[in-house]
Formats: sequence, structure tokens, C-alpha cells
Amino acid sequence: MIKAIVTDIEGTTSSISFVKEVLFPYAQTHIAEFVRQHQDEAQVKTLLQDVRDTVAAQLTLDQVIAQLLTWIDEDKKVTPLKALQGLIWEEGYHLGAFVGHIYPDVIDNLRAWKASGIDLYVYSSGSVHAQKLLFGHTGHGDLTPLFSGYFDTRIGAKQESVAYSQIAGQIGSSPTNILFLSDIKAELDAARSAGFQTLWLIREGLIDPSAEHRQVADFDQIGDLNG
Ligand SMILES: CSCCC(=O)C(=O)COP(=O)(O)O
Ligand SMILES: [Mg+2]
Repeated sequence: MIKAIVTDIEGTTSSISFVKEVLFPYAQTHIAEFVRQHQDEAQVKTLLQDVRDTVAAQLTLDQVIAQLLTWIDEDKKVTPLKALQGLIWEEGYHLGAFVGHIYPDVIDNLRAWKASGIDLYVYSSGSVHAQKLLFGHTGHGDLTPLFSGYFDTRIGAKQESVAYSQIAGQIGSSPTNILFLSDIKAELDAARSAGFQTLWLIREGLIDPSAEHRQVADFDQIGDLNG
């Protein structure tokens, strides 16, 4: 019996190209100016300190910015970078520079699952703030009322099973009653190790019926979860 669904974003609810060709370049373009402008504000100050704590205490502001740009290039899921990206994307959403991409098959299925009593959660490397912005500013309106909670790297890395145990604890459900959706096998392996049920989204490419996790091309193929 599925009582809760936890979904990944990039490659699962939303296209990889939206994240890699729209969101990441926007952060890349604006991060230096954003950091310089907001460096004395408490939230940004703490995040810049987190970068120094991760790399080296004596980094100058220019060196911190250079490190952040390197992490963006390398798609590193480092918590202070992900938090800063969220703050920068907030400006982008509010200026109308982009809207959050959601695959059309996602919306009706999320609504149907929620209507059937299944609680919906998000787990992404993007910060919780960035997740709420994306689902709050989609081409299909504000989808945040569908979700009961959000998790990011502050609860743990997505390829570590302990993160999923923590999530199950916070949801307050047995892991066996939680379904995790992702496009990344290592994340699905970690979730399964924690006892979750899993589904592998293959948005582009061929479905392999013999794969270790059941593969689907989109949310429509998932079908009736508790039927
Ligand atoms: C919250 S939208 C931006 C997604 C993001 O920053 C990212 O790194 C993608 O991570 P995911 O865990 O959703 O694959
Ligand atoms: Mg993903």
C-alpha cells in the first residue's frame, strides 16, 4: 500500500534541459553580482561562511565567487551553492525570466494521487526554497498546494540510504509504504536500501523491462498505485 510518494525534480517531474540550460546558466550569470550586493545580509553571509568552512577559511570574496562558479560548472550538489542558486532564481521567477518546467503528464497524476489520499513530497538537490519556487511558478500555475513537504541536501545526499531513512521518519510512515520516483539509478538504489518502493523515470531512451527498478517513460505509465 502506497501512503506517500517522494519525487525527484530534474529528469523526473521536470526536464534536464530546463535545469541545465535555463536555471544553471541564470545562476552562473548572476551569482557574482548577487553575492557582492547581498554579502552583508544575514542569510547570504552565513552561506558565504559555509563555503569558506567547506573549502578554506581565508578565501577572499573573489575566491568564494570563483569557487561557486566552479561548482556550478561541475554540477556539484554543495548545500551553500544550492541555497544561493535558489535565492538567485527567486529574482528570475519574479522578473519573469522563466517559469518552472513541469512535464504535462506530471500534473494530472499528482492531482489524482493526492485525491486518492496519497501524500506527496519532493526530494531534490535543489534547495527547498528553489523547489517551492519551481512548483509555485509553473506554466500551469501554482502547484505547491499539492505537496505536504520538501526535502533537500540538508537531510542528506540523495545517493545515501540514510537520507531516505530520515525522510521516512519525518513523513511518519514505514519506508515500505513510500514510493520514490527518480531518473537516477544510484538514488533509487539508496532509497530501496532504506526500504522504499521505487520507480525509474526514463524520459528519453529505451525502457529496459529487466532493469533492477521498474522503468516508466512518464507518470501516465505508472497507473493505479493501490488498485
Ligand atoms: C529545485 S530545481 C533545481 C534542481 C537542482 O538544482 C538540481 O541540482 C537538480 O537536482 P535533482 O535532485 O532534482 O536531480
Ligand atoms: Mg533527477
